Amino acid sequence: MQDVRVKICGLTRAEDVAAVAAAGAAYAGFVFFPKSPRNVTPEQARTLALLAPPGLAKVALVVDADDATLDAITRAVPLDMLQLHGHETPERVQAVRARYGLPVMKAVGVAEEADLPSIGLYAQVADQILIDAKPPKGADLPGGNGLAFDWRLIAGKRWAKPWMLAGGLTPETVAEAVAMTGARQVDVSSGVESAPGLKDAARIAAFVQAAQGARAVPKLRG
Ligand SMILES: O=C(O)c1ccccc1N[C@@H]1O[C@H](COP(=O)(O)O)[C@@H](O)[C@H]1O
Repeated sequence: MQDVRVKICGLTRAEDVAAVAAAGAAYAGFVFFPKSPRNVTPEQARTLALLAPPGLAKVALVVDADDATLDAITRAVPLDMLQLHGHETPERVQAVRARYGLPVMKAVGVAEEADLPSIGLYAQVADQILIDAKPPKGADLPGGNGLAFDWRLIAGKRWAKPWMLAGGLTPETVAEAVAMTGARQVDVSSGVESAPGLKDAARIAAFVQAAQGARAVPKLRG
């Protein structure tokens, strides 16, 4: 069985890219959202993306970004994927895929069973789905809040597209999350930081090691 693939999101410094590459992560995420402590400009992201070794996929995370914003990001930064983390409709997902010719990962927030049909809906139009915790009411950020959801909600579930598990994962919890959900890909931001927006190389290494050592044993639902 293949290793669990890891995305480390919210890199802001050259040493973060080096730590992510050294740890063996598959994806490096850059956040383009001014309210986030991990926000980077297209120019900063370009500098960081150019440091990524071959095989480390560069992902741009945006929140309800318009075409002008996406044009500026995609022009400046060599990218492998776009992550839409706002209220983008299925039609907007399709339009972004067509305009930029990049794979699109759509984030879907989950807090209860009633949120699950959205995953199937977006799986029809996006290349990948990011299953994240729904942000608390009134939160400044639609993600990156270090909040987990009840993993039992998606245990043993299957969707038509590859998906990633996110939301409050840490080096200490990721193995259990993988075992419970059957995730083959995981994404983390807060859980590998020493302070908001400040990535910690030791926690990144520990996270990737714990995720790659984990084995999916999805619980069967009766
Ligand atoms: O990380 C951010 O600042 C962020 C801002 C706006 C939207 C999404 C954001 N992060 C994404 O959320 C998941 C979960 O984060 P966490 O591990 O719970 O902190 C993260 O992996 C990013 O893809």
